[in-house]
Amino acid sequence: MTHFNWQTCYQTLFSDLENTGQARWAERLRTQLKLRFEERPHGDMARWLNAVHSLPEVPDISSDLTRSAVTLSTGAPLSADQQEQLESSLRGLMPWRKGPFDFFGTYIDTEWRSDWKWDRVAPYLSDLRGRRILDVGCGSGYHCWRMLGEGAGRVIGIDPGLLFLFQFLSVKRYLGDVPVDLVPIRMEDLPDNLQAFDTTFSMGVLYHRRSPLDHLLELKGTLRKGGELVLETLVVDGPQGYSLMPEDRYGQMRNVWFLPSCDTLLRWLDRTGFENARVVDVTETTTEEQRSTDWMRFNSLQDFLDPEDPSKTIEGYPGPRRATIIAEKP
Ligand SMILES: Nc1ncnc2c1ncn2[C@@H]1O[C@H](C[S@+](CC[C@H]([NH3+])C(=O)[O-])CC(=O)[O-])[C@@H](O)[C@H]1O
Repeated sequence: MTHFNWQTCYQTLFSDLENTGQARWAERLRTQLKLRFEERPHGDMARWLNAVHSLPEVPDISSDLTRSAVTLSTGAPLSADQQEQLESSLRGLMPWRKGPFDFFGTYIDTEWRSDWKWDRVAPYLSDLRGRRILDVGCGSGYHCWRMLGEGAGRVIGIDPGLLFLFQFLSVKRYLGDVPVDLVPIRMEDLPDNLQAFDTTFSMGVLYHRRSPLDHLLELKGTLRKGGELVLETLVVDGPQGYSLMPEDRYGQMRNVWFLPSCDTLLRWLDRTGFENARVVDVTETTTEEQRSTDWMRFNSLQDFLDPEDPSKTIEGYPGPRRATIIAEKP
């Protein structure tokens, strides 16, 4: 298998953790990553690595992380050969779900318009400049790049999906040693009570957790006193106390456990010790926001809704609606 030097990949992160009083976390991460990359490597890892390694060298790179597509540009236009190589490497990392991205003019139209979510959330965030940020369930890291674009001091994204890591590295490879890392671990793999972050994001994760209150407590443990939680999750209509637990799948997704009403979610946040929790946005997910594209050719939301009544999922539950809540750790 093509060798992946994870120690080099995470060198800056490890020193950053060691220099900020998190040496024990760095040690634990080393053990987890060794297991992930060396002892139990994913069957497709060699292919994905090959794709990242075959991305063309490009001189004179600049980036714009404030636009809807995370954009890489070059002062020296790519030759036809380079363009072909770029496209073929990026296609090797399909399916692309979270984006969009623009690699030197090659536009990756991802399954999700993740920029729409960012536009809904961003106006309500405390100024991100200089902040240490954790993005739990970060996918390809699209939002991590947008956070850097807003001036974040340090961003750590975590997501167990390994393909997402290689999509992330295909961007980072061109940006050099920027203070953004994606670590392929789950929330449950973080040490308890890190108290290391100014802002923690959990977007699209809560409904995947069998124990949502424990997820909220884990998120609180990642924050310093006064730190900000940004929580985005699927919600349903209903009074305080109500939540929907699907019988099996929800919109064809496995592992969906609790879809609370907004009032229930506020109560959960209150009971888990957050303060000043407020719903800043509620939006239906449409088939414009989540759809199959040339870069994600599998089924998408349209196929997961009831063809007779698209306000319902194929299983007959209320269609996807997402709320964003912001709260502080006292
Ligand atoms: N236990 C876990 N710990 C960490 N990550 C997890 C866990 N379980 C699942 N995930 C990860 O959470 C992400 C949820 S997607 C939201 C992406 C982005 N945040 C977005 O808001 O666009 C939403 C969706 O597509 O359902 C996936 O990438 C999982 O691998």
